[in-house]
Amino acid sequence: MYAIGMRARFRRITVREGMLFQGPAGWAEFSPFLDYDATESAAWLAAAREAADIGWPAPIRTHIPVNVTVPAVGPERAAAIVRASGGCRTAKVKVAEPGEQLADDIARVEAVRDALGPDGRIRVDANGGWSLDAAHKALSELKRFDLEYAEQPCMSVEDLAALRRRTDVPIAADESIRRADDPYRVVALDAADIAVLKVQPLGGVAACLEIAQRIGLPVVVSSALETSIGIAAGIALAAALPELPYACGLATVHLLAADVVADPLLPVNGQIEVRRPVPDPALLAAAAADESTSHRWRERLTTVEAVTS
Ligand SMILES: O=C(O)CCC(=O)C1=CC=C[C@@H](O)[C@@H]1C(=O)O
Ligand SMILES: [Mg+2]
Repeated sequence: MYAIGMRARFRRITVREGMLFQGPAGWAEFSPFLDYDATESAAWLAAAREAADIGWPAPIRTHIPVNVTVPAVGPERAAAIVRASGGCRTAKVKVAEPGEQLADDIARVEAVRDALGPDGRIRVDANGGWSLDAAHKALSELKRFDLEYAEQPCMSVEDLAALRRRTDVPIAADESIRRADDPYRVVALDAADIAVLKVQPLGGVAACLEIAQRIGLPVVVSSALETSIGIAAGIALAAALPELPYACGLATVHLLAADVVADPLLPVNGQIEVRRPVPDPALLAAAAADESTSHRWRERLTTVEAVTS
């Protein structure tokens, strides 16, 4: 069990927790967010079991282009994060943070554009935080910074579809795929241009490859804020996809204050190498959760196992 602080608050999280275990195929991470119940966490466990017991398909590429992820921080900090990103030429900027205003988003995106220069790419992620009208207004302002796409601007698939008809900024679906009963509704309603796939929430690398094939949209692989053990599964998916037209959201290890491997999956020249690191015993010990947290995770695993068996 690990508990690692976040460098900046992200998704209202300040400490990231999870379990790491080893099986015949290698190391696995099981780290559903704390607000996810046993039913929703079942896919996360399936992904961990695949990593430990089965393994992943052979890669068809050696390096994965990635975006730097910019949390809802002030403009100076946002620019500094981009400059320290390991050469990323694409940035994903969090917007529509609860308690903030459109002016905060504009200032953050402007600072990122200045730091990246005119030929860098910028995408924004609202995590469904805008109403249809607020999204339309925000995108008409933010598009002057030249947006590659807007990820989950509104929560419902209906609103994504309606917004897509009102804006020329491409729309990416994230929560509408990973937290939906039917991930293919975005296609039925013509609601998105791009599908964001995350390995743990969607039940593993093989499950994601199947979704990618059936959904028929360009795919961006993104992380669920894991240690390098969990990120390796996202890298394996990105390495196995037949097409990879966009940078992936897998450069998130630096959002954590520490990692459990000595050679973290971080970008060099904007790319992460395709490989599968193993935990370093000393770093694993340093990241170990206290006894009550560990106990909570053992109980959680038992509850999730009960709904999966
Ligand atoms: O896609 C990225 O650049 C990094 C990953 C990322 O943004 C996320 C990871 C996990 C939970 C989410 O709130 C968030 C997202 O919405 O995409
Ligand atoms: Mg997202």
